Order: sequence, then C-alpha cells, then structure tokens
Amino acid sequence: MAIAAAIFLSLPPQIRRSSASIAAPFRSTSSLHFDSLRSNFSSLKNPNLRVSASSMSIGTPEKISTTSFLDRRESGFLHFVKYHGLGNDFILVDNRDSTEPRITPEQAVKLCDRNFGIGADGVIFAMPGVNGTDYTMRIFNSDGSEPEMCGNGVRCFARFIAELENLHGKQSFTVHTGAGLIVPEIQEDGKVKVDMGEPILKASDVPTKLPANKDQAAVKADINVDGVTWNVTCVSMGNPHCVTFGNRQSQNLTVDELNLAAIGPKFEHHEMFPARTNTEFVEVFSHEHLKMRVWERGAGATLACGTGACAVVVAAVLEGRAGRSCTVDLPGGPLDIEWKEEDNHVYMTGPAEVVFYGSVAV
Ligand SMILES: N[C@@H](CCC[C@H](N)C(=O)O)C(=O)O
Repeated sequence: MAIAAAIFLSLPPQIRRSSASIAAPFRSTSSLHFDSLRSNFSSLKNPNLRVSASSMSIGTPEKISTTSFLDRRESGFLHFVKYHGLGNDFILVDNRDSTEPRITPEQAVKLCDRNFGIGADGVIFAMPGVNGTDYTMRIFNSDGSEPEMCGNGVRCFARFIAELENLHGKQSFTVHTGAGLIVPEIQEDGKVKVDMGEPILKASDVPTKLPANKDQAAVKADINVDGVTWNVTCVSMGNPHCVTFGNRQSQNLTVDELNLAAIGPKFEHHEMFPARTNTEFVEVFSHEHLKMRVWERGAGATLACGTGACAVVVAAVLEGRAGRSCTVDLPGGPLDIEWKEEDNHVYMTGPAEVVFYGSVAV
C-alpha cells in the first residue's frame, strides 16, 4: 500500500514561535492529496509557516489541542507525533487499541525516508501491556527490521504516553519490549531516567560467533574487518552491540576521524554477528567521560543510541577503561549512564522532545 500524503504538520509551542521553516517539504512516491483535515488550518496564526503550494500545506492549528489531535481516528489516516532523543528521531504512533502495529514495515520504511517521507530513524508503536505491564513498545527501524529495544525511543515513548494520558510531573511506567521489562521514569525536569535492565554478556546470547574469552563473554576480542584487526567487546542490551575503543593500528580512537559510512556497514553485516549488530566507536576522555559515534543496525549513522551508550559503559567497565557511572557524549548530546553494582541493572538518563505533530494518509 502506498503512503499517499502528508496532510499537515503542526508544531509544538516552542517551535511554533519561530518563523523558520521547520518542516521539510513532504513528497510521497505517489501523488499528494488533501481532504477535510485541511480545513482545520484555514485560519493561521503565522502565515510564514504556511506553504501554500498546490501540493502541500503546513500550518499552525488554531483550534486543535494536542490531546484532541491525538484522539482523532479518521480511517485512512495515521496521526503521529515526531519525537527525538538527542537527535535520534522517531515517529510515535498511538496503537493502544490493538496488538497489531497500525502500519507495515514497508510503510515504516517510506515514512522514515528523509527525502520522500516524514524522516525518522524508526517508527514506535504504543500498544497494550502484556503480563501485567502498563504498555508494550514495538519499533520498526528505518529499514523495516524490528529490533528488540530502543533506549532513546523508550524515553520518547514515556513522554508520548504522558501526553496521551494527560499526565504531568513525575511519572513511571512498566513497558514490555522485545528485551523484556523496561521501566522509564519521567523526572520533574522533564528528562527520562530508564531502568534498562541487565546487560547480556554471554557471547552466544548477544549474539556473536566470536569466541568467549572472559567468563562466557567476548571482551576485547580480535575481529578482522576489511583487513584491519579491531578489538571489540560484545554486549546485548536486549539488542546486539559491538563496542570498540581501537584497533591494531590505533589503540585509542579519535572518533571524529572515522569514516563511519564506510566502516559501519562492514561491522553490521559481519559474519560474526548472526543477527547483525549495532557498532559503537568510543574515545575515552576520562574514567567518567566517554565519547562515541554509532552505526546502528537497520538505521545507519544516527545522532544518538541509548542502548549503545549503555553497552559502551558496560564494555568500558569490562575492559577497565572507565567507572560504572559515566557521561557519554554522542553527536546529538550527552547521556548519563550508570551500571549499578547492587542490582546489575543499567540506568540511562536523558531528554526526549516533541518535534511536531502530523498526519499521513496510508
Ligand atoms: N537508537 C536506538 C536503537 C534502535 C534499534 C537498533 N537500530 C537495533 O536494530 O538494534 C537506541 O537509542 O537504543
């Protein structure tokens, strides 16, 4: 099924004040069309935000509140909110009335396209909880594959749920994911602290075919990628991660110098990773301060990866490079990560922000 059109984009108040053109023009692979939804934008507060080309309309809604917008259920339309966590961006879909995602992986690929779609690293569905949990979170990567978990995504998920349920202040939810139970907590300052559970270190469970060399884990193990021997530590946070601090040629990476687009896919599709892998390239500033760049499975280079930052701190501890509590700098900004000795759980704290509201005909 082709995704036909973006009907409108509405901007949250902090963005609405700006007269800059926030939303990139939406073009679909099929022709654009409009319907009655457009009449909601007949009266615009800021004419600068309206693109009145025949193919598209962008405006600020005068009369629609966020909650009533999200309550809408016109058939044939998908209402969404785009969020980001440090630039790792997602299309959030209210799927609380069904255990089937409202769109297919193929449609998700189209929506995530940055030139012909809304543009995002993935689509996240807020679904009914199972086994006594409040909610279920499912996600499609921008390539249509379905990962078990998403760290930045679950922070966005928590803020999305609070918006849907009209909740304010400190809130915590139990969320069922492919990685098991995840517990995000919205804090007073709006940041979200997430109990990400225990890391999985057993090599065959990550999964990696690299031989275990420390207990059952692959720690600082050699892997040949495109003729270069890299040292990697493999960690699963429900989804697989391969963390590297260096290779034979350079033991300590300067991550800004890496050609991520060239090397990332070679790790992702390496035969040692039967479920593919996310890969984090890390530079150590101090025992409490790391910097990483990430090549994500199914999404490529992204501005941030929450599960990746957690895996990085676990790997840094295992390799004796850092303490259990670190700030991890990502291209989109910092995350605070703690791998607690008491319960073996990893805790991640960071922001999640609304970008805009919109609808597409599907
Ligand atoms: N960006 C996410 C991870 C999303 C899933 C990943 N691409 C995978 O396939 O495992 C995060 O913030 O954790």
